[in-house]
Amino acid sequence: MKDLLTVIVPAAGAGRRMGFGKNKAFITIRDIPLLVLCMKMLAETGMVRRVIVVTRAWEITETELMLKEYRDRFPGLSWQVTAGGRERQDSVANGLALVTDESGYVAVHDGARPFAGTEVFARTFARAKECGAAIAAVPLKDTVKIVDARGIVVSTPDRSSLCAVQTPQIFEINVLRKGYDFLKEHPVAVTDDASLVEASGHPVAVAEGSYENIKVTTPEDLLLAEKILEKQSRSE
Ligand SMILES: Nc1ccn([C@@H]2O[C@H](COP(=O)(O)OP(=O)(O)OP(=O)(O)O)[C@@H](O)[C@H]2O)c(=O)n1
Ligand SMILES: C[C@](O)(CO)[C@H](O)COP(=O)(O)O
Repeated sequence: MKDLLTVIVPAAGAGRRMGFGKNKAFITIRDIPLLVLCMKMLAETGMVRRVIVVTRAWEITETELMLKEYRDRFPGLSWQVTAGGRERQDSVANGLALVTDESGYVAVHDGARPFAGTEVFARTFARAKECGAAIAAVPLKDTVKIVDARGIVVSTPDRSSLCAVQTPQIFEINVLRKGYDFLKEHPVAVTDDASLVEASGHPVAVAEGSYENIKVTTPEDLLLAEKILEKQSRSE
């Protein structure tokens, strides 16, 4: 059991940048809801024992009904649905509160990243077993600038030491708990879970992610998501 992951899937966002006025978990790509595609991908890794899906409190019933309706797409996966919070970090904290001690390792994986795939999970899990904490990431394709409030470039960081971070982010359970305990003592806004683990003083290893592991965020991502789904379905 220690070799299987408990996965917290934050899926309690508002989808503001998508602009459809609804949670992206319910947006469909080729008629399949995004959250269902994510569950299917998790089941296919063969590395997952349990999924804690975090959704908006008023969408718990709708989420449960949707997962029941599509459960044939992710056979063998057990899941539970719980309520999220105001920010992503609050949603993950709520999911983490349900993780039991026998879990060993916990992955946090965005509900909006349905294409991560088995290889990315395997690489990240392997690094987490070595270091206690690991994240998937890819090299940046663009140059990055630090820009001030007036829209003037302040500096250009060396791109060779930067990477674009994805999920999964996988942690030994007590390492992630320590990160979230740190948050209780030092309230701060973060954009990923590893930031809290870093702040608590634990090293975080980086594993090779994938450019297909997009976070479906803005409408243009839907076109790309369709293409990636088509490609991944062809190679099944
Ligand atoms: N309070 C929140 C905010 C976000 N998320 C989840 O965190 C993931 C990454 O967030 P993002 O892509 O930013 O989703 P949204 O918050 O829905 O998007 P936006 O910021 O455009 O509203 C998503 O699966 C989202 O549902 C969450 O569980 N709880
Ligand atoms: C966790 C994450 O997906 C890593 O890239 C990202 O930081 C989430 O950011 P969002 O603004 O909540 O989508």
